[in-house]
Amino acid sequence: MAEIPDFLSEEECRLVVQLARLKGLTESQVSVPDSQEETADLLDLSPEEVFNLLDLNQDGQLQLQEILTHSSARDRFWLTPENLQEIYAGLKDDPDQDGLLSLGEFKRLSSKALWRFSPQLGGKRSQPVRNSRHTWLYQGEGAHHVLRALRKRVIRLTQLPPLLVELSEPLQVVRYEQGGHHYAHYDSGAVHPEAACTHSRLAANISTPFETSCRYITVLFYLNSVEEGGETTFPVADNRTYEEEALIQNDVDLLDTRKNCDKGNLRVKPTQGTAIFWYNHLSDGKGWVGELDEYSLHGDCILPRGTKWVANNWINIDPDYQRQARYQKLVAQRQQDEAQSGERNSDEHSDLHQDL
Ligand SMILES: O=C(O)CCC(=O)C(=O)O
Ligand SMILES: [Fe+2]
Repeated sequence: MAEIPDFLSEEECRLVVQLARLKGLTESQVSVPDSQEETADLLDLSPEEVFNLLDLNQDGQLQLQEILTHSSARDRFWLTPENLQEIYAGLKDDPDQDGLLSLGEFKRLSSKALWRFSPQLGGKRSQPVRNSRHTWLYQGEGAHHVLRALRKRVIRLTQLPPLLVELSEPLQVVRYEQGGHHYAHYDSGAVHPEAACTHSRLAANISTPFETSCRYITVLFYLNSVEEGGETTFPVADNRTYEEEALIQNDVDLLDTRKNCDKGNLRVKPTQGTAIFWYNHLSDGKGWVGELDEYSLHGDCILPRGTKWVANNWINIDPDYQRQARYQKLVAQRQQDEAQSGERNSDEHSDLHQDL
């Protein structure tokens, strides 16, 4: 993780906040609708119970179809896409190669993997995992000059090919009010051949069962200074070894940024204009994006009072090189088509103009 003071001027910070306000912010938390409360109550589940829920035909085995059925949005509240990917991966590497997961196999898999990305699973579902509001600001051609300048600065900072940055997500501006927080999480998803990246899905095989955001780099801007709390926390930064089990021990849940921020390894205090950036993935050793870096786990500590404004620039890269290349080709093609039809339209307009 690197910290860069004065990446933005005071003026620029104010302007980004103003633009976000003008656009309007929406609730970030995907809340559980009342009708889902029953599902929420089921969340203190043992691996056996989860297994039973997944085992739709109740034959005591999990098969591929049952897992894929659960990749639908309906079940997102209690099984995250990452949970499903883990189970799916387990099924694919099935030790006895019968293409089925027995309860025993599932338990070995779920003892460490299943709960990993889901701090809300073991806890009280009524407490939101994230409490903030956000909006998106377009940074492409024709955007406000400050937003364009920011994008250009990010290109210089990351030293990535400009096109990769230009094709990435818009700027996400986030506002936390008193009590705001964001549980520890990964900005990107686990690399898995069956998972398409949201940004390059166009170029993926349609039958890919999972979708995940592929965010190689996070650049986080602090748009105001915060006196107390609201730090960005990296609970396992610099650990010599990474143990998922160590994240929750003796009732201390390091993922819970409302309670245990002081126990994390690294905290960054928000200072207006500062940018921090980090890689969410390791290198694959061949010059491309590799596995998710588990040390990139981070969150936002609870804000006891006041307001905190941040903005996220995520650089999207598909760990599947070919898919990223196909995606870029598709976008280029589309832009070319648009430019051509634009030319045609403007010809029509000029004819029309003459006629008039
Ligand atoms: O607000 C922060 O400090 C961290 C925000 C964050 O991690 C996110 O929005 O993904
Ligand atoms: Fe994040």
